[in-house]
Amino acid sequence: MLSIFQVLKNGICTQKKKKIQVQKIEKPQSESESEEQPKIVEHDLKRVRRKESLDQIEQEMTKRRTQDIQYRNTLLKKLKIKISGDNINTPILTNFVKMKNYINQDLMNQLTKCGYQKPTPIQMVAIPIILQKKNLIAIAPTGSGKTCAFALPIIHNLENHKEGGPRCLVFAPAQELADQLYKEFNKLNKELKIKQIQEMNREKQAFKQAWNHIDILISSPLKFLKLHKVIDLSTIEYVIMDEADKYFELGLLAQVKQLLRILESLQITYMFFSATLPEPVEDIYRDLLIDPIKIMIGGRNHVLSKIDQQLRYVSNEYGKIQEIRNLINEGQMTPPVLVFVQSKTRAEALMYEIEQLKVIRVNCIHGDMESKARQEIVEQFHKGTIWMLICTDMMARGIDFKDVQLVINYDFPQSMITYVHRVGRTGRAGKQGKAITLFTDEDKSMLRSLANVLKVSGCQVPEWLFQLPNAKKQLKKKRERFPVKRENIEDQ
Ligand SMILES: Nc1ncnc2c1ncn2[C@@H]1O[C@H](COP(=O)(O)OP(=O)(O)OP(=O)(O)O)[C@@H](O)[C@H]1O
Repeated sequence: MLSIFQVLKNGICTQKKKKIQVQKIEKPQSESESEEQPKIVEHDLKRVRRKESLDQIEQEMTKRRTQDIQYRNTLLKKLKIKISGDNINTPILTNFVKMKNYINQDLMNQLTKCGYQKPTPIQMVAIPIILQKKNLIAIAPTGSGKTCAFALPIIHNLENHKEGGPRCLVFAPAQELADQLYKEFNKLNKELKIKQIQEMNREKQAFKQAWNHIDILISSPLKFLKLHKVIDLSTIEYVIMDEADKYFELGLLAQVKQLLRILESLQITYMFFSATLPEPVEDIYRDLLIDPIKIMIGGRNHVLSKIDQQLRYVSNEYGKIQEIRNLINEGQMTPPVLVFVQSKTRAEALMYEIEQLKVIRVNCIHGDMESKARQEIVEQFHKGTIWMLICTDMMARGIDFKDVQLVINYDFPQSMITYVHRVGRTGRAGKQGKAITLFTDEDKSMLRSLANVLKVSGCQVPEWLFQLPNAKKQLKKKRERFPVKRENIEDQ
């Protein structure tokens, strides 16, 4: 395979250069040759030999091209990578070391410090595409390293700090995620000035001034829309939307469209990343982009096979508490454990119940808490002083807690997209993980959809799950808007 360096230097091309050997032509020995004749013969001979040798080179190149294509296709198939779009003959980065010829030493050192030895599949394909400044829609499983897949090439492309205004905007749907992106970018970055919008003074004049001194801005679309009128956007070259489908879930479609309209007249390279990107949302983004390349790894709602997904029937709310006690007694609650419930009040109530058992250091987190309190809890869970964290879906997406051993869906998720993100908090960065989903009689209508997700993820699914009636789209929508009414946890 060509090194990524060669490809970037030569343009997109799979042809390999081959040394053309100049052959020395011996003077003919025949005595009958006149003085002039040898020149003509030598000339013709050279031509014939050159043609032969060119034919050989052509044949060799065709052979290698075919081998390259076969190798590339085998690799893509093995890694379950699908790439589509025009001009997709981009290289595959099979080893970070291959970048050392053109990525500066500092960035290579930072990469080593992060402990990243080999690119993950999404990094193998997305990094070369972003380095070539192409519009990208990328769907890859949770915990597969999407952040580094966009952060690394962007930091490389932006190179050094420049005054005048940010050249890259990164959008995140939640504060915790924005904090995490900020840290991840800074793990790789040394030269660039990166800021989160909430760090900046919102007073117009101060904001305008600070704007001129940054290279990358991390924000939520809403916060950005409130301030965009006071600033000059002409410096922006890249826009990244992490968790790109979440804005639509949050009902922010109009705001996102408004944002993209504002940026429409500028020459911007866009990147949309998510583990789940429903087709209608993808179509909306696709309409905005010129010749986007699409990468899909695994499938649209794909859960990694490293996550052991289990389903447990508990009939009712009382059964759920019992199941938690059983898991503790059986020693299956190896921390850190994340438990998902459907509301803030249920998070508080379940925390209280588990505290009573006095065996687990438990806490809860939800949107009604002050952001400082939330930050502290996240910090403590990272450090391991909290063993079990009970949370709402606010923590279901993007958050990278290291080595979560077990995810429990105490309350059945409202949608399969939520399911994929919740269970994706475990089994990250190639590690094993386990997810247990409890279901009651009220949740049966959603089981068939879950069966499909399990099947797509390569799990053995009991046949009876496919015999269940499929939840009608209407019902799913209703469920998203009006979650299942459940008995109170404290009454059990
Ligand atoms: N090449 C690599 N080698 C080893 N670990 C990596 C590599 N790239 C990223 N990681 C680690 O993998 C973990 C998950 O990465 P990241 O948070 O970017 O995943 P993600 O795909 O964005 O997940 P989600 O969809 O849940 O947001 C992080 O802890 C990160 O440090």
